[in-house]
Amino acid sequence: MSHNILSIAGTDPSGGAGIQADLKAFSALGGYGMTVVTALVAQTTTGVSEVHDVPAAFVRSQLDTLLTDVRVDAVKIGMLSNTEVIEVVAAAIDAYDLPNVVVDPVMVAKSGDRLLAADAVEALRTELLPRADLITPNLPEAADLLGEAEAADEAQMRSQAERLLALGPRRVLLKGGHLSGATSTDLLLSADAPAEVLTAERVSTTNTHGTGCTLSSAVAALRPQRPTWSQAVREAKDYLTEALRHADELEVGKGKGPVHHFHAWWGR
Ligand SMILES: Nc1ncnc2c1ncn2[C@@H]1O[C@H](COP(=O)(O)OP(=O)(O)OP(=O)(O)O)[C@@H](O)[C@H]1O
Ligand SMILES: Cc1ncc(CO)c(N)n1
Repeated sequence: MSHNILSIAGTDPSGGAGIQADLKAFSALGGYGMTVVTALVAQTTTGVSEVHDVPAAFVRSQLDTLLTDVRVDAVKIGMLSNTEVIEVVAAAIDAYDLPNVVVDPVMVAKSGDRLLAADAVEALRTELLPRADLITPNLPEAADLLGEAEAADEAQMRSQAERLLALGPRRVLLKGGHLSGATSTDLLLSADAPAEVLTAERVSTTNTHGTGCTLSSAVAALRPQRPTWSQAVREAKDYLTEALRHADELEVGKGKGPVHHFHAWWGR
């Protein structure tokens, strides 16, 4: 049986993050990829130069047009830009009863540029988080969602993940990529299963553009093919680590380059 995986996100012309990265991860992991674009972003490996928001009414039009025709088996939600788009996406999750909703609460690009309006964080917290089966914040996003300082170690990550779970998502994957050390450790917390610590070797590479997009998309692609969220998340992290290991084979741009999707899959 084939699985249809939808990405609702912004674009990256350099192909390393956003919708382009999502499609690569879906394909590499055996999903059939589909997209609803929320924002056109002029960005590359060195940063963002301009963002052109898609009007919320047209985001709704894309969703309605697609979802009245095609069955969706999992959804990855990335950059949403503003409150109006968040409201449209939240309404679509309800109206079409979308399954396996993975929310990557994208706020700021690795380059430091904002991808979500500061006044939209509240809508993300109240409208989208409670509708998510899994949220995948990095440490700055977790801090912003909770109105707290950034976690500085695993113990603080654990208590922040618990407070994020209390905001309503069924599960939280808190990503520790922004800490330093020999490993890159994430925490998976859920209301109905024991907490899990996911540790991977920290790959020495500057090609870290789109790691978050890749991980959340890999989880969405794998979830319909695996019996549990835990299995989908663990395999997605292995996939990302493999894609990071082969990232230096790519020659893309002068800044933080992308990870290598296809090699990661065929190399397994
Ligand atoms: N150098 C690295 N080696 C191995 N794993 C890494 C490395 N950097 C990040 N990761 C892993 O990549 C995933 C994404 O982590 P991170 O916290 O960097 O996400 P992010 O900031 O949302 O990424 P982006 O904004 O670029 O999409 C996590 O599973 C993290 O542990
Ligand atoms: C469109 C888009 N989504 C997410 C990120 C996060 O890295 C990015 N840089 N661009």
